[in-house]
Amino acid sequence: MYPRVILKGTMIKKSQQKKRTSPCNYKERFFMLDTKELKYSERRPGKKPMMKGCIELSRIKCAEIVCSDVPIPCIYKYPFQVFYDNYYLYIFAPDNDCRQKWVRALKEETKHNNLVPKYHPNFWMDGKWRCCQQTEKLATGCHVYDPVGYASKKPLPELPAEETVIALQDYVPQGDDDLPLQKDQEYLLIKSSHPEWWSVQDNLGNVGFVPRAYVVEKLVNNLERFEGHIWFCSVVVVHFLSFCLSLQGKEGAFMVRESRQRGVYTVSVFTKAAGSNGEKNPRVKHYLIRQTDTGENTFYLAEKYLFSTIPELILYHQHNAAGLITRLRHPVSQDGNCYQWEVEPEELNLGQELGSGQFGLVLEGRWRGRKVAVKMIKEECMSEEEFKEEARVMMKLSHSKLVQLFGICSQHSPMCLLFEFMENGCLSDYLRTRKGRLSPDLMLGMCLDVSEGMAYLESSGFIHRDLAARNCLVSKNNEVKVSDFGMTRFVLDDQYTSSQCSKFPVKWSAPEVIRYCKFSSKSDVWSFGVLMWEVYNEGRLPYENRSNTEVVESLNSGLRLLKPRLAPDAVYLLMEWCWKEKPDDRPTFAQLLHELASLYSL
Ligand SMILES: Nc1ncnc2c1ncn2[C@@H]1O[C@H](COP(=O)(O)OP(=O)(O)OP(=O)(O)O)[C@@H](O)[C@H]1O
Ligand SMILES: [Zn+2]
Repeated sequence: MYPRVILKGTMIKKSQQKKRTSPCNYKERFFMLDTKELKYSERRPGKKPMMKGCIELSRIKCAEIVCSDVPIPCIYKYPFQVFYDNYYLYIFAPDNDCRQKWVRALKEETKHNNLVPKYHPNFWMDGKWRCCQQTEKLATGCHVYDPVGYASKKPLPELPAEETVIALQDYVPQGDDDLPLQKDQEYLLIKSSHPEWWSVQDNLGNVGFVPRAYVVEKLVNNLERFEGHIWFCSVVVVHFLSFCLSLQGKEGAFMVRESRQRGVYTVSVFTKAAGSNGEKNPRVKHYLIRQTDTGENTFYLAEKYLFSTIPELILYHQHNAAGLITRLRHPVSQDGNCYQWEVEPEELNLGQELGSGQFGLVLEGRWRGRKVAVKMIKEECMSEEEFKEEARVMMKLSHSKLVQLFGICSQHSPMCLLFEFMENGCLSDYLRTRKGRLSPDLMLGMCLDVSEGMAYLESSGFIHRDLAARNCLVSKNNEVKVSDFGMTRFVLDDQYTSSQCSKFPVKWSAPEVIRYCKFSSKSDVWSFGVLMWEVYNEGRLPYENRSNTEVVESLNSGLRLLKPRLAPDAVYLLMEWCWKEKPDDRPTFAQLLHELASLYSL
């Protein structure tokens, strides 16, 4: 019986290095697969094709795509491998579909052969397997070979290499060419040449600009390779770290991270050195730690100063720029350094007044291309040293339903705190000015937003201590976010801090807070009940005409705020649950979030 032709087409074949020293080359060949053999020939214009090779299918032990991170040195970028006898044949297809077609057909025709249980997914190159570093060409593979599973099911390397970034937080477009970001979503990085604005693509194909500080390159989930070195970051903290590296503002602040590809490391360093246009240009530069193919000392950065280990390389560059924009001056550690986000005063432009609170004036400002709210801390209003200490913790808190603290500027007086700008001001005013125009759905949505932010604080073990509608802010797209968390601890005014005094928020406080200042997430839950009451009363003050003393008395006798006219029964039940005398009888924010979400979807 004659063999039946299954596939044919032009692809590129890599020469099989018979000797280690012979240079490899890539040649265009016409391939043909039939039911008996895989053949390839050279096609020359005007001449008869010349047969260059023929592999009987019965000799094939594995056919699979090659996943590689090295640049492909020929015009066809989609490699696959055919392992037969003791030879590895590398073939490069012009596109992924073509590659899939060939691999699938080869697997189908060889599935009853004596196949390898394991194969090498990467190239054999320069005397070793790039996947497992084994130096024996015929060493057993490092990946299970699946002779029936189609390679298309495996994650495919996209070529040319595509960078994926992850959103650190939501971003609402500020202009027409911006792209909205959703926290934790992945985006394709299109352009990263601008220090502040990167161009990314969402999964629907929309492309737009986003602030560089809002995204971070996606990294593989790996162990801390250089554990013990403060400059090395695991993926768990890297989102946050990359964010603060760009905010830290210290010349030469740096960290080392493992990239998406395992074993590939990047040094990120902050600099203010003049850019190519001669202007001072604060930015983060990323350098790949490269490796030579041979020799003992293999790691290098910008120029070829070679080291046998990455720690040695870092140590060297801590003292020598040697091709880098600056030497690596300040390691950004996971728990210290980087949380002191000092903002340079000259980077901050102040604008109009937004309002004032217990710590002083709040102004609109611009910082690094974004609008911010700047709290100017009145002297003697805040225990600044304690606050700076705590700012470390507060900066770590990052959630789309929390008003983000970006940094502090403490070098001059008054000290300034930079917060995410919230276009629609504080929630209590927002409710009051929209009286009669808020639908029950909107109100429930507000409670849901706050419960989300609070569930995050609760899970982080952080107590707000002053949750109320006046301490929530509303974004441009009407999202409610929790603000001022934990701040009351730094207030120096006794009138605020003692529950006996006029400014203490008694009407939002749980009985155990009023009696013995016992704050907990459960006392926050009590306050949240009052906040829900405020929302459903469109910003009315609770116990409007009663003094603090009267409120305490009525609470003690078991009385509670009445059901707001606009509140559904189910919502008022939740409020009453929040106002249980015993903290343990109250729900958690996680429960409240769940309950509110189930009402929302009804
Ligand atoms: N991030 C922000 N974005 C926009 N406006 C803000 C922001 N933070 C505060 N404001 C405005 O400034 C006002 C004062 O804010 P601040 O948080 O200092 O005081 P407060 O919370 O209203 O009162 P208190 O500090 O006494 O609790 C707010 O009512 C709001 O209008
Ligand atoms: Zn391998």
